[in-house]
Amino acid sequence: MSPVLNAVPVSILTGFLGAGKTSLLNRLLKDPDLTDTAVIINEFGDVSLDHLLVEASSDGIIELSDGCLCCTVRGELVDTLADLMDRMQTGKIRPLKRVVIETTGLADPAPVLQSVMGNPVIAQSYRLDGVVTVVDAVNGLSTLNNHEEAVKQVAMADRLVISKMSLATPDAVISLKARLRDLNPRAAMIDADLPEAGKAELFHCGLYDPATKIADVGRWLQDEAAADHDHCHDHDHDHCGHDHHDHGHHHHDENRHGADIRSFSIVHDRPIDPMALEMFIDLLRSAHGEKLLRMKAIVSMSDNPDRPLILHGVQTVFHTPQRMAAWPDPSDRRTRMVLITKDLPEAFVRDLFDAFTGKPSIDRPDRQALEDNPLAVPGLRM
Ligand SMILES: Nc1nc2c(ncn2[C@@H]2O[C@H](COP(=O)(O)OP(=O)(O)OP(=O)(O)O)[C@@H](O)[C@H]2O)c(=O)[nH]1
Repeated sequence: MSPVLNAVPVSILTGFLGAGKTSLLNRLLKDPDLTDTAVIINEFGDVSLDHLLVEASSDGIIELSDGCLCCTVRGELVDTLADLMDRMQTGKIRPLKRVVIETTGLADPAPVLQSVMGNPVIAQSYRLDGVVTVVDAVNGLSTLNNHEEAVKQVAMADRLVISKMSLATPDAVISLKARLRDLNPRAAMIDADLPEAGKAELFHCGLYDPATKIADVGRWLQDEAAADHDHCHDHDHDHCGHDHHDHGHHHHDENRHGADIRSFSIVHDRPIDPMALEMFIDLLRSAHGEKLLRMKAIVSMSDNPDRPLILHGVQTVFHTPQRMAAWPDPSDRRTRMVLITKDLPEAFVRDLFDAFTGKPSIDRPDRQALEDNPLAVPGLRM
């Protein structure tokens, strides 16, 4: 039998920052047809929260180190796939029915696809069974206008899952769908609220075929293949891409994303007063929402330190915070906040946070002064 027929199907789940990838994955992983699925996740940030938020038994979740799947940790992805295959073949793990790779929201999917389809070792054991892209109905259009990665995520998709429809106006949804159709005339569009979006069939796309996409897709993939090939020659690796231990550690160690895009985290030891958190978020959102591409946090709250709060911000949209029943890892009850910003200095955000959480500083306005700021809008109730 041809190796491709035996190959383990790989699904790529992508979508811009905060579009709803993890939410969708959590629903999908409840489908019994997705047992024996390995999920590979990674985050663009030095403090990782996603592994706490994916609701699956931890043995099926493989977390790649800090970085972005399309650049800095692409080699690690290839090594992980090779290692999984090795463990299946030596009977250390049960045979996998599928591997799902959830990309970072900033990921350009072309190099990720190239890692699966273009690496001879990986392509022997795995077959790319589709790209599912989540698009946020509220921010989707402006994101497509501002971020080339989002355009590629949509154009390369086999399925487009549109999330947050209930938060968007009908006109916004119509405009978004028209833009999606231009970028990808053949991908099925599925409303994330519908039950079928959470069923294993979403991933049954068939062998990935760039010929069914707009012409740019083939070109992007060829560019990636050429870059890999050039790199092999530059470094005179006889077997570049043919050796389990050699492949992947290519030119992708630089970060592809602009220097204006920064990721940083805030870690805080003491429980936070709900009012202080609310003011901090309101001020950040109202004054700098467009620059705040993503915020994700687990927060220790002074009103109930045993039940942390989960916060999700996506540009100017802050989703209703959720209280967890308990700390996912009781040995670490610190507040951890991950932010991805564009043109927003880290020092500014840190100072603002410190001001609201009571850390003294002589060259910074205190909380009272900030609370009086007319830009602060009332809104979130923690
Ligand atoms: N109302 C609504 N909220 C959604 C939907 N999908 C996701 N969300 C919310 O959007 C926020 C971000 O969702 P995630 O699933 O973490 O998004 P993500 O794409 O995994 O985020 P990153 O991995 O950081 O890029 C969370 O607060 C979700 O509850 C949806 O279809 N409707």
